[in-house]
Amino acid sequence: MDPILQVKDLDLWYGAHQALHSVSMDIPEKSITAFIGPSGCGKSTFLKTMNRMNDLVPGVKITGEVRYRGEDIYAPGTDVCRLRREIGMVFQKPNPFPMSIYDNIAYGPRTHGIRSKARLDELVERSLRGAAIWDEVKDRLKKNALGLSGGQQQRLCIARALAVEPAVLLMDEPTSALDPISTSRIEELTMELKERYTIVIVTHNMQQAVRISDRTAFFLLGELVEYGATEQVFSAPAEKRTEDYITGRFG
Ligand SMILES: Nc1ncnc2c1ncn2[C@@H]1O[C@H](COP(=O)(O)OP(=O)(O)OP(=O)(O)O)[C@@H](O)[C@H]1O
Repeated sequence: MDPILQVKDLDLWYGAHQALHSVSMDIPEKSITAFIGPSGCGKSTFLKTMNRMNDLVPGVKITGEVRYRGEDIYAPGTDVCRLRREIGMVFQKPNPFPMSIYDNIAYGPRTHGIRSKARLDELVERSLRGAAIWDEVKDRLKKNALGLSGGQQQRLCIARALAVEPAVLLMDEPTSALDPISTSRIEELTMELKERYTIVIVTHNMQQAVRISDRTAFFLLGELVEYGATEQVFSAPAEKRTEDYITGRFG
């Protein structure tokens, strides 16, 4: 099967600072790919190139190629709204909108023109179920989402991302603000989601990468040092720099 995302020779500058150096990577469909590496090595930057979130940063320059289902997403004429609907994102800190649980989920579908209450009800339930939070919130859908716990808020944000029916979910350290129980719920959920979605996750937690990911990419100073099956990267890294990092010798 062709990879769902194919990146070739990607360079990225923030002004004069080059944050990514000739990164190439193929990401297979319906799998979990983890990005690891020390702080500032470019993991989040690289993640955000995949749905053009960096376009929002002034002074960014990007060269190289990112293909989603074979199409160059940086080609002129790309519909960035459609791209971000297909490739959704979940951030480090849960960021629900200050509105009801129901409206948080219905927001995206409404902006895409869905008005029917029955259809929205169905989408809200399906998305909340998909993010393993339905049972906890089904009796309080009209309550403000900010009243949920941090872990619940993060699952709500995952549900919100699922509501527009994406193919890929980019997750930027989605558990780093959560307690261990909420973390393990999100990890379980992520593993369930890969049946239907392609997941790319940035994590500082190497055990998390080992527990949930199929493939791992190790970044250092804006360079992709090693990328392979998670088991191989952690048990028999090909590169000395990977080995030094995973054994805690630096970073
Ligand atoms: N909006 C920005 N403007 C300028 N420089 C930036 C911006 N965002 C990131 N950088 C720089 O780009 C480099 C890569 O940052 P990035 O956030 O991608 O790293 P990271 O590996 O995700 O780090 P962390 O693990 O700490 O989140 C860093 O040197 C950072 O300072």
